[in-house]
Amino acid sequence: MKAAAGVANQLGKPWVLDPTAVEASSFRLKACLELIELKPTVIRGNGSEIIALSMASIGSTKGADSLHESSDAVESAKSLAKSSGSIVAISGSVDFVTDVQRVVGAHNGVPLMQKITVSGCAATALIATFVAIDPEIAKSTRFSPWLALNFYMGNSLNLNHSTIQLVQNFGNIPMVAKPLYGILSDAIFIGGSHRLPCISIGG
Ligand SMILES: Nc1ncnc2c1ncn2[C@@H]1O[C@H](COP(=O)(O)OP(=O)(O)O)[C@@H](O)[C@H]1O
Ligand SMILES: Cc1ncsc1CCOP(=O)(O)O
Repeated sequence: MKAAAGVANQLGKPWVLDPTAVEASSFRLKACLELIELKPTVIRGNGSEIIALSMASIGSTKGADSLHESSDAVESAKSLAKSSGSIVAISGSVDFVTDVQRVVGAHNGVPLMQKITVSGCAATALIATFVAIDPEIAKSTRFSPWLALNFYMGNSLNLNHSTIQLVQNFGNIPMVAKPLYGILSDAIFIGGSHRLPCISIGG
């Protein structure tokens, strides 16, 4: 793991640390602390894992599952983000992500997920996929229009997940259908022009 992290660093590639059950033994804790020295781009753990890493101490354990609510680990996550320089994500009933200055929470999990082994690992793999495409993504606001709208629709308008998905898909239609307008407006001029209507309709 250390060799892989070292090569990733040499090549300037982002990598993600998943400290599975780090609170369960001093062997695991030592290994994870040594990996943190190698500057992971993101650390993703459940509440108990983030608290143990932040305090650099082992504690009571439920194996790979958490004994803590993710909200109990927010301060620990901020302090870990500060000491490590990594973005820290805590999974749980609310998924939190912090870079010290900001804390963002997502309320889109379902309780059944905590009973499925490796749903946390799957979250880590997805994070790795995103940072591999754009290492700045954890810090950037590139996806923020839909992200913010999704939180608004879920938390303030109380829309359920499938309705949010429908709104998002319909909202994307003008953009997705742009090539169609392009072909149509190349063939049919509106008001004597073809690019202008295409840009106005396709946005
Ligand atoms: N109590 C919960 N309520 C709703 N969603 C949850 C809950 N616990 C976990 N989840 C979901 O499951 C995902 C995996 O988190 P978690 O179970 O904390 O990981 P781990 O397997 O590392 O303990 C979270 O990102 C979240 O979406
Ligand atoms: C790697 C691995 N192998 C068996 S359980 C486990 C960890 C499960 O982790 P999580 O439930 O945190 O995703």
